[in-house]
Amino acid sequence: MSTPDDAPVTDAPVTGDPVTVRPARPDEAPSLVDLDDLVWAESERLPREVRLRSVPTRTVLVATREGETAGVTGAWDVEVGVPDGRGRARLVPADGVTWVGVHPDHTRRGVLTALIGSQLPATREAGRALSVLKASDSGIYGRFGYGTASTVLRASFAGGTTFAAPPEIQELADATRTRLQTAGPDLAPRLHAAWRRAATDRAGEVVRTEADLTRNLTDVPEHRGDREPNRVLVATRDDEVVGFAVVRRTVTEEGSVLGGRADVPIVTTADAAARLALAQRLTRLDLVTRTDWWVPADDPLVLWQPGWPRSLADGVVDSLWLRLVDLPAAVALRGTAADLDVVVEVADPVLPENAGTWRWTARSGEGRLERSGEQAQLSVDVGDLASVWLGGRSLGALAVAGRVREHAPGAVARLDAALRTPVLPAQSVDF
Ligand SMILES: CC(=O)SCCNC(=O)CCNC(=O)[C@H](O)C(C)(C)COP(=O)(O)OP(=O)(O)OC[C@H]1O[C@@H](n2cnc3c(N)ncnc32)[C@H](O)[C@@H]1OP(=O)(O)O
Repeated sequence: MSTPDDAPVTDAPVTGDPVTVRPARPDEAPSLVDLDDLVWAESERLPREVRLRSVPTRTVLVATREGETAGVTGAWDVEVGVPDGRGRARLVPADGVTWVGVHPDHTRRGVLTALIGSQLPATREAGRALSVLKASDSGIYGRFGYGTASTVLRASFAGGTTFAAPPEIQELADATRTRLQTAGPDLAPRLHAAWRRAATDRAGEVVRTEADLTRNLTDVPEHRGDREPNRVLVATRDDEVVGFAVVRRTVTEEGSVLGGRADVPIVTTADAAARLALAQRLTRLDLVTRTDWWVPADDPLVLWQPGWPRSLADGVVDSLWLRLVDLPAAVALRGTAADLDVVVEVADPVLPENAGTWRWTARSGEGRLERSGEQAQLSVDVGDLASVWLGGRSLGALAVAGRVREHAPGAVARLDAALRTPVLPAQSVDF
């Protein structure tokens, strides 16, 4: 990527107006905060220094000919859990895209397109195979080759909910100690290490750096609204942290009746028993009648309810969006559940390095992608491939929908078998 000073002037994709796409300079952070406030209709509740601390370190902006900032995007350093081929996940470095915003006077002129056209090659040049994000709207990122890699449902557990876990898991949960503490930066190193361990339990987790977790745990009074400061419910077994949940309670009064809600913005656990221990504590807090958190549809907490409780969930939404930025590198990083030898044609209009025909092989759980001159056995779009990468969807389902085309019988089933995961992917934090 070019530096702020040598950035070339290009044409905006839609209007053809001359614009500059370049990394932001550190001294531009205040104007980026102003832009972000304008884009998100922020009420300026937060002190300036808190807002300035939230500007990502790697930020790209589009400047107009007049020097006005028309749009911005940033990236955090994160780790993402990809399937290891043996039913668990391994953490790999990725760009966590954030802070995407275009000045209201400049929308629908290709500013975002220009930003992403600069950011994705930079991610690739930096040696990162994957880019991930949480989208404000599900219609934005598909055109740039991102796919919906995980979906979650908002589970609302009533106070006193019982979880029908088998006795051995209940026993382990009983042996798990939980402690409710006020969140603070002092907890971050221990929780960060536990988060990285827990993230290998299932694919799809996005682990932030310890510095970013510290920021998440640091209480900002202006963030609270009518809620209490951040608390952390920490689960330990034999002195080791096996999970934690960040929780915020809001106690309300209806007439003379006190009720309350607990929101759980972060929850991560190393195993089902730790999850049960946290859930049993969170649904038995005095003054709390409802606990809300986002879970995958096959979460043990859901499967321990009789049937599919309609009261539990108010809908399934897209969660993590994934972009395969460097396809051969991404294949090498992801474990496979079966040996494989298939020729795949990939369409990628945004990053042509990924496009074309590849021979995809896998032996002993490790995959490899090489250029091929052979006839493709199946054709897939890079975003659709991303949507099956973490195990949230099958290629077979996409083939039924006509999005994947099979040219040799059995090719889709063979690739599905290699990419299979026993559980759905999930992510426990927003970023
Ligand atoms: C990871 C994150 O940070 S998610 C946060 C994203 N930011 C926001 O939602 C803040 C408010 N919105 C905005 O700032 C802007 O409208 C953005 C960033 C969503 C889009 O920026 P723009 O510069 O208008 O996008 P751009 O002009 O490059 O549009 C590219 C295409 O995406 C489409 N598009 C843009 N936004 C949306 C949307 N919300 N829903 C559906 N399609 C969209 C455009 O119509 C265009 O399609 P076309 O090429 O077929 O005409």
